[in-house]
Amino acid sequence: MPELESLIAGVDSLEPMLETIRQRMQISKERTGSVVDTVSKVIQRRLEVNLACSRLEYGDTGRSLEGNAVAPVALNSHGDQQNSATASDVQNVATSDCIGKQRFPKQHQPKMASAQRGDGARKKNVVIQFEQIKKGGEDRQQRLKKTKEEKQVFKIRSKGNPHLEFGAMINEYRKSIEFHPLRESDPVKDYQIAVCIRKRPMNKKELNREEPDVISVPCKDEIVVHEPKVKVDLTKFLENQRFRFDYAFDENCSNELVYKYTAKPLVRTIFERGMATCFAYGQTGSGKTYTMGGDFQGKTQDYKKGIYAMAAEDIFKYLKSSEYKDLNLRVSASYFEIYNSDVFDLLANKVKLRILEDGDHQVNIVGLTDILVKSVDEVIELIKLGNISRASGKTSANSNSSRSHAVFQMSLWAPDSNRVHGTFSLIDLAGNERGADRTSANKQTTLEGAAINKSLLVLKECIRALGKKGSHIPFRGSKITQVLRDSFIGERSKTCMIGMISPGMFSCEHTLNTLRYADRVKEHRLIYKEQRKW
Ligand SMILES: Nc1ncnc2c1ncn2[C@@H]1O[C@H](COP(=O)(O)OP(=O)(O)OP(=O)(O)O)[C@@H](O)[C@H]1O
Repeated sequence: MPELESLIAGVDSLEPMLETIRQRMQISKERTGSVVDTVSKVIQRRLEVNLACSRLEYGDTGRSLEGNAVAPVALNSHGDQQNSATASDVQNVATSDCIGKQRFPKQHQPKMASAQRGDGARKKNVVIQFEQIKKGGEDRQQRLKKTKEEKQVFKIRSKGNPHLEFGAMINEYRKSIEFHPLRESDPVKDYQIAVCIRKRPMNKKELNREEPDVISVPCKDEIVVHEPKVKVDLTKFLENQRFRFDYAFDENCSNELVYKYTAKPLVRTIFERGMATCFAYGQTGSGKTYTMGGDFQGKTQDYKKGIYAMAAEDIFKYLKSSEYKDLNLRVSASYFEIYNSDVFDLLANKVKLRILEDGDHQVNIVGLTDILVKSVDEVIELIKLGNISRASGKTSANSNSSRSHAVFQMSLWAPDSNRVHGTFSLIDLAGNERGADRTSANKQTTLEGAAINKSLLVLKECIRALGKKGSHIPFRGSKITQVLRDSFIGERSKTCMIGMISPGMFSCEHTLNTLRYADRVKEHRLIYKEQRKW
């Protein structure tokens, strides 16, 4: 029978198409086996129905592929037969055209005259129908994808998300700023007390939360904080506060550049019988350890790129220089941590140490490990050792890098003498937000916060006193200032404070605290505070 042959040929021609679909869907043959079978079944059934329709048109007593009378079938979406019908139903279906309407768009509905056009035309019809199904699937997928994207955008816009609005306001403000950031070629000034600010780049968390970057660094010594605010009538506005410091480092500055303008100028001080101190101050996660210890390559820290190692490198360079070679100085290094009012030796398994003052009012840390070093690599090994020790306490209640002050000291010793020629102290301070936290119900963290707060306040007063010659230095107020007493006295003492700030909107309050603290250390005045409406 020609109809039957064309029907079989039609079904056969579907095989390569099914294979194409399988490949496009990129699913295994095994998994798609049942799907393919179902699709074949659907098409086969439709062919049977078409055949039945055309026979009815021409009065043929058609047979199914199995030789039975063809009955129209209602198929569920999986191609399963839901019910079978009688011959009279066939007539109804054929005349009402309901199958065609349900399954195919009008232009591809099976035509009653197809039998007249011969096998080729019918085969073509099947192919068209199949391609239509295929195209329908692809279209549906495209539509779903588009809807999903639209939903996402809508979600962000409809959140009433103040970030986006503030972000736009900040961008608008930035358009009015002329940026002249710090360059390598800018001169390095000589300060007794230098106060600098470093802005770190936005981190993944801040970017994921779509926090706007609220810090601008317009030039080499200024920082602008765009503080988002909302009035009682819900009007949003920015309070732009402009601060001035000795240097302002933006997010593109490397550790090398920061070092060049902050700690490097202090190295010479210790060869001139002075005391040099460099503090990293700021909120937890603002980049203190990154700046002092070195940047991270994945989880490992590149110590060579930290201020500790860069200072050590310069110390060894000066030792060999013609200017200081004849002094025959030796270098030693120590590394300790101050937590609450206790001192722990990071080079001796965190053993607890005592602080005593001798008859000459010299403050000593009794039993502190001080190791002679001959190269930068040896210094780096000690830093690594100390950091392992520091990190090992993280899980216990008593210590965590952001709750303690870490002090790395390199001292120069005159030959055959136990008197210090000069000391360079590099300090990674505890996170300043820990001192401001009044919400903790835990007694331990409350005490911790109080100790941090007190030590940071006393430190600020000591540095201020160093700047005002002859004024009282309240170094007994905290352990850290007690230990660093010699850094605050004497004509030859030099200090540098690097305030680290996080740029995200949610850190704005802590950032302002850091900037105000740094501003008080060395009173460069706040340049202006202005409000801008949106
Ligand atoms: N300038 C920077 N450039 C790139 N990444 C930075 C920068 N500063 C900090 N980071 C990254 O930010 C994260 C937090 O930095 P870091 O650990 O130095 O903060 P911290 O202030 O020392 O915090 P804590 O008080 O907990 O020790 C790190 O993953 C660090 O790599």
